[in-house]
Amino acid sequence: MDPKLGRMTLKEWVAIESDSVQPVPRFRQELFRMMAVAADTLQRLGARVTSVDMGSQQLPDGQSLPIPPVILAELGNDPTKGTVCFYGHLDVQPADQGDGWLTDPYVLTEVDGKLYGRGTTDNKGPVLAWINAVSAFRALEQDLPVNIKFIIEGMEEAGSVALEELVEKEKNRFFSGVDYIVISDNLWISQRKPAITYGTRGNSYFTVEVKCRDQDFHSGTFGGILHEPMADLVALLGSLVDSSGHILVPGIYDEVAPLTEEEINTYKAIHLDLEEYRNSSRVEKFLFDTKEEILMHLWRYPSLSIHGIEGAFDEPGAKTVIPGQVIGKFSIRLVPHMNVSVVEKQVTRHLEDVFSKRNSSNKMVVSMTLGLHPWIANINDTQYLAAKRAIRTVFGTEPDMIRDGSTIPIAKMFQEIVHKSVVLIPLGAVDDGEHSQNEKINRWNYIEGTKLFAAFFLEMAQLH
Ligand SMILES: NCCCC(=O)N[C@@H](Cc1c[nH]cn1)C(=O)O
Ligand SMILES: [Zn+2]
Ligand SMILES: [Zn+2]
Repeated sequence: MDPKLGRMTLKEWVAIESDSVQPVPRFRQELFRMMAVAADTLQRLGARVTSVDMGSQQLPDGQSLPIPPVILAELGNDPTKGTVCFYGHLDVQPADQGDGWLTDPYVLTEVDGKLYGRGTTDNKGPVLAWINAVSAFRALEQDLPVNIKFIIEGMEEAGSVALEELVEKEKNRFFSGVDYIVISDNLWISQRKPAITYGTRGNSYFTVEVKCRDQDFHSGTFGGILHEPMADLVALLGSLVDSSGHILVPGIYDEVAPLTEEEINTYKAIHLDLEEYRNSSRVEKFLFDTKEEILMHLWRYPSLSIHGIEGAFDEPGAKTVIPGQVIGKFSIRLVPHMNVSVVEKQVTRHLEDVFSKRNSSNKMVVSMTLGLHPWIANINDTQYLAAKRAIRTVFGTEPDMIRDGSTIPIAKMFQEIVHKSVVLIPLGAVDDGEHSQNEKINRWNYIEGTKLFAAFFLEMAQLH
């Protein structure tokens, strides 16, 4: 660690096991350590840092665990300069070498210019790239071209617990002087071509419980005379989507934004090598054959995914029970202009219809457990122009203007609550494997990304 600037290396950050998904005291301690280390790094850079106490999290089993603090940091307070606020997170997805990692996930390991380790791309690497860009100005003893604020959390992978309340609370304080918000928590669509992201899908997550009784049955003793909960559930889940990926819930496509010629042209302009994409995804065949169809079905059409069944037998072996109650889990990625509560009603009505036709004596309960809105930005906002210019300077190319099929709830929260322009500037390559085994960031992406952020500050100063 550089004692003067307090600059931490990615290796030191990756070594902290800041897993927010597994609710156990050891990982919570690691999360607190992670946030303390980051706060210290920012303080040493000269930032005014507040670590906001976020209270505790109630778990379904009655346990409660402390939530790691959110860092609010400020560098510079010059009213003649624009203020850019960067959001990032320092918690990570679970990682266990036994799950198929080729190296220890918490030991940063370089192989062929690739830096492997949990959190390298999601999201410790990009957060450090921002901090390093700021420290480059410090090292050169140059004034920062813009005022910079950081909001860094430690519970993103667990659903950004309590963050919305904090954003509401800080709306007229921490966020009052902010002009632009930048997030670097997604990936390019290519291995080498940088991108700017201007939209994400939302997500509505459902559970459907089918219950006969609260105990399992012997299938020799009861098989043949029961309405089996699993049979009901499989029929319900099977009624949701057809083999071409078309969602079968009546009305679900009604509010999807109409497709224009201009929009189709934006997909045509994107460089995507479908073969490379398919091979790096290790998929034999996608549902669609053209680049435009693939992009549209990832970004501008809803999709329905079935995730799992709680209560079902899922171990090796030939257990012969009939589960007494099962819970199916599925989600629908939402796109402009779909509405979360309308989708909730449509899905509930559809499942009730299908269930009633089965004349089952079981009880069915449908719940929407998560309702996250889609987000789309105006790509003519100043910071989109600044990001494009910075990409030209550092990479010598035009960026891909992309959307993201997944959900970054904070983007919509910032847009709705803080009413400021939000841009996503990803650093990582398409094959970084966020959330997966062998997550990595390329050394090249990490270093050029740091330069990109420094160039972005300079462009923002010119354009503001
Ligand atoms: N490339 C960005 C990834 C961010 C991410 O994985 N977000 C989650 C958020 C979410 C949605 N529903 C529940 N959590 C995602 O699955 O999209
Ligand atoms: Zn992330
Ligand atoms: Zn993540």
